[in-house]
Order: sequence, then structure tokens, then C-alpha cells
Amino acid sequence: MTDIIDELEWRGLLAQTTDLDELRKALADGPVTLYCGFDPTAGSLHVGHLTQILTLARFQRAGHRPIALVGGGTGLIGDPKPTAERTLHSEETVAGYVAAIGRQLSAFLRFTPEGAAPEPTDAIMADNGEWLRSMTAIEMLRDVGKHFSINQMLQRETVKARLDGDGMSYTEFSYVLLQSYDYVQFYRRHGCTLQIGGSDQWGNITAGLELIRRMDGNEPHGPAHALTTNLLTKADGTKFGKTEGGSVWLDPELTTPYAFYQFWFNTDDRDVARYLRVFSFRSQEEIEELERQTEERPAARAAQRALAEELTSLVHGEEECRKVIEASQALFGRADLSALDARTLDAALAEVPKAEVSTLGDGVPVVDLLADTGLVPSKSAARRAIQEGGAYLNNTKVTDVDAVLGADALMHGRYAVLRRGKRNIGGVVLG
Ligand SMILES: N[C@@H](Cc1ccc(O)cc1)C(=O)O
Repeated sequence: MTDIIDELEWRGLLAQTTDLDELRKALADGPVTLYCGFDPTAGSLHVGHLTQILTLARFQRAGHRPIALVGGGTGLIGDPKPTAERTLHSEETVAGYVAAIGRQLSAFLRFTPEGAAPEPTDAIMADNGEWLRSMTAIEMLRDVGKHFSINQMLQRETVKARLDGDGMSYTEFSYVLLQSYDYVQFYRRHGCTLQIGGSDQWGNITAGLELIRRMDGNEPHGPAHALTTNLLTKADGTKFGKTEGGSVWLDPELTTPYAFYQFWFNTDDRDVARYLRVFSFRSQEEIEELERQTEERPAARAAQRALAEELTSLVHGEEECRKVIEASQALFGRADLSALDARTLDAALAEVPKAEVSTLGDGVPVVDLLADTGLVPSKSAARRAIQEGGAYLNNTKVTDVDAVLGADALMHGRYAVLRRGKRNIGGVVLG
């Protein structure tokens, strides 16, 4: 791989750029300072944000300097969606989101370690609330607004879609001015000459380039650049990053590491090669080898396992990732269930059908529990499963059709694991 642009191209990430030869030249000439902005629309980032975050990290590894921007100012306004107006959150709410997202972002980039001398590629963290909140209305309208043409703004796809729909507030209509002004700030403060974003950000980013030209005459750092990445598609046509339970968040309180791992592990065979290219730091050779394995032995899910392990380790740490893997092995009888801590067991069981019991009394018949979880369609089917030797309680084969679950068999005082055959897991939870 000769340069970062070739690499992004190979990864299928490159959607649009400003003059590609110029950009390549700038990147070859030395560290380029680039930025990507993240608006605090929730208390956590989700897997959809990883494309941008990891692209920033790739630029850093390739010898450039990334700026991660949290939109503490723009998040109070809201980047217009083509569908409908956003609801404004209170300033306190947004402040909480800003802090949480800043913490998450900082884990993916290398900053100057405390006490160490700064390196030219050390990352910078910024919050546009710093300059946007103190800007006056007069400054905004005179110094920034004067450079924007309403005629051009009305041509933007999002604006047109909203004009054809329920309309758009002046608040959201003005959003592009703020993002453009951010780019000017970074150009001035840090010599930032590249902004990256998802393909939906092309308009906002190029508006910033134009503002740098109009306000600063592209001096002293020369013309700035834009680079957008492709929206990630799924072979089945559904939206990437969603499960039945909603978005897949990076915050372990919102999406457990177990569910996070499963999300990646369940990647469709038709998508997994592309996802490895987008999300993995493995080498081209390693990824191509995994692609081959998917073609030859899709059932082994080697590529999915590699993807799930790498991302779970990256986001939640190796220790959590190890626990998650142990938990799924334990559920399927390949490791000791009793070694699992309560939190991991709870997270693992959150993903499977469960029977909730309020009291065990003298013991609840296993036949009832098998039927309650839905692992078998009825109690008579449950009896048959036991007679055939295909029913397990806490990984031990149930041999007696009249067996009961008693308090002594509960793990951490409230959990038990049922299994029908090799693969179907159900949980019992007391409480
Ligand atoms: N508008 C971007 C976030 C952003 C905010 C400020 C910026 O300067 C840049 C980007 C988004 O919605 O994803």
C-alpha cells in the first residue's frame, strides 16, 4: 500500500474528495492536520460512528494529526436530516452528552502522554462550544452569514427535501454556517487542511472550504480539502448498526459487551469481507486470507470471529472480550459455567429466551421451564427431549423427566442455563 488514499480506496471507504492529486501531494508532503466532527445527539456514540473514528485513527497511524471535534455548539442547533426537524435538548443534557462522547473518542486516538514532549501527530480534542457559544449574533450574520448565498443553500438536497415536506426551522437552516466556521477556526488555530465525514457531510464540508477561501483567501496554509466516506450498506438492505434492540452503542451500559460481540459475530457472510476492510486494522494480506476462508468454509465464521474479537477488544478492552468469549463458550457447554461472573452471565442470558420465575418453592419442574422458555413447543415435547438425552440444565444432561430446579442449582443465587440439543440456549432467572 503506497499511501493512505490508496489504503482508504482499497478499504472501500472513499466516496468523494476534492482534487485527489492535490490531496495526495499534501499528504505525501508531511503531516496533514485533519478533523472530523461528532455531534452529541445521544449519551454515547454507536457503531455507525466507528467508520469515521477509525478513519481518523488510520490517518494518525499513517503519520498525520487528527482532531476529534465534539459539537458542544452545533449539537445545540442540530444538523438537518432530510426527513424531519430534530427536537432540541436542554443545554444540561447536551453538556452531559459532550462529556461522554469526548471520553469515548479519546480512547481511539493517541494523545500526548502526560509529561511527555508533544509529537507532530499527537491528536487534538476540541469542542466547538468554545467559539460558537461566545460568538455574537452580529458577528455570525456579518462575518460568516455574508459569505453564504441563500440561493445556493436552497439547492442542497436536504433543504429541498424538507421544503417539499414539513419545512425547516431557521435554526437548522443555519447549521451549515456553524460547521463551516469550525473549519475556519481549525485552519487558523492548527493549520487544519482536511475535513472528513460521512458522504452526507459533503455539502457541509465543502461549504467550509469555500468559507476558508472567502474569509482567509486560503492563506497561509493553501486550499483546504474535503474527503467523505461511503455509507455502509448491508446485503439484506436493512440499515447498518441496528438490531431488534435498537442501535448498537459503544457504551457498555447501553449495549453489553456480549451483545456488542454478537452483533459483529452475526455479520452476514456477504458483508463480512467489506466490514473487515472498513473496521479492522489487520493487514491487507490477513484480511484477504479471511475473505478466502469465508468463501471456502463460511460455516466456520472465521472472518466474523476475527471481526468480533478485534472490535470488542478495541472498544471494551481485551479483558472484557475474553469474558464474552468465555461466556458464549460456557453457554454452549464448552467451558465451565460456574466461572462466569454475574454481570457476564446476565448479559449473555439477555440475548436468549428466558423463563422468569418468582419463587422456586420445592423446585420447579425442568419440563415446565423448557416449555416456558420456548426451547420446546410443549411440556410433552420437553419430556421427549429429556428421554432422548437432548436436554441440559447448567450443561449437565437431564436424565429424569421429573427433575426439578432447586435453589442449590442456581448460579449467583438467581440464574440457571437450559439447553436443548447442541445449540439452543434458554435462561432461567429468579426474581
Ligand atoms: N454535522 C456533523 C457533525 C459535525 C459538527 C461540527 C463540525 O465542525 C463538523 C461535523 C454530523 O452531523 O455528523
